Amino acid sequence: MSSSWSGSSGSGRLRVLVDMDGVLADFEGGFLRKFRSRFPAEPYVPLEDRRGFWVSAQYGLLRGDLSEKAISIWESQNFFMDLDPLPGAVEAIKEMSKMENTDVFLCTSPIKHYHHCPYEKYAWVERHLGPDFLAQVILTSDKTVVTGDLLIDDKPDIHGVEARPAWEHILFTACHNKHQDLDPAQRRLQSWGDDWRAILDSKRQ
Ligand SMILES: Cc1cn([C@H]2C[C@H](O)[C@@H](COP(=O)(O)O)O2)c(=O)[nH]c1=O
Ligand SMILES: [Mg+2]
Repeated sequence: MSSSWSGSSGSGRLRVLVDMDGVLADFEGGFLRKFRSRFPAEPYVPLEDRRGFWVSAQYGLLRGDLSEKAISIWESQNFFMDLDPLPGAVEAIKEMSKMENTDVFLCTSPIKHYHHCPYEKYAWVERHLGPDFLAQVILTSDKTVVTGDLLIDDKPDIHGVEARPAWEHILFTACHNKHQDLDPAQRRLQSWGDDWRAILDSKRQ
């Protein structure tokens, strides 16, 4: 690490913000499984046909009333708790958090229907990453106000009150964004099998 580099925190430590839904937890797979189980007679969107971040928007285009039915799935108890970890996610986060001069935070947006989601996001972290990670959870509907060097997130457009967030957004590839063209400067992480260590190292120099 260069001696003059101080990072977004000013401390010389690299601060990495990692999204949960679509990056650590398989939101899309969990949604489709529960949607088909609860509404077996309704049409659905196979994962290979997903386009655009908002599942609710694509289901609404399929048929008007399907948007509400989709929303009812992630508003249900145990939706967030039951999400499977994406391949390699747990191992990567555990390894990342043990790296020298590196602070990892889980930066995730809750849904406004708060009855289950915030609790279950914490419970998911405790179950899959362990109780020590609970202190690293940041629940926010506006990630632009959180300071970090990197934000690894599957949402292509992340906006909020801060027009110039401190972090570089690394787009985590998901079924809904893999066809999307990026700005030439934007970087992707294709999966947790991709070289995330090189992306972290690139920010330390
Ligand atoms: C696809 C989709 C997601 N949501 C909700 C579910 C999550 O709470 C957030 C996404 O959080 P992230 O931190 O950006 O991963 O959005 C939704 O309300 N509608 C949808 O279609
Ligand atoms: Mg996400």
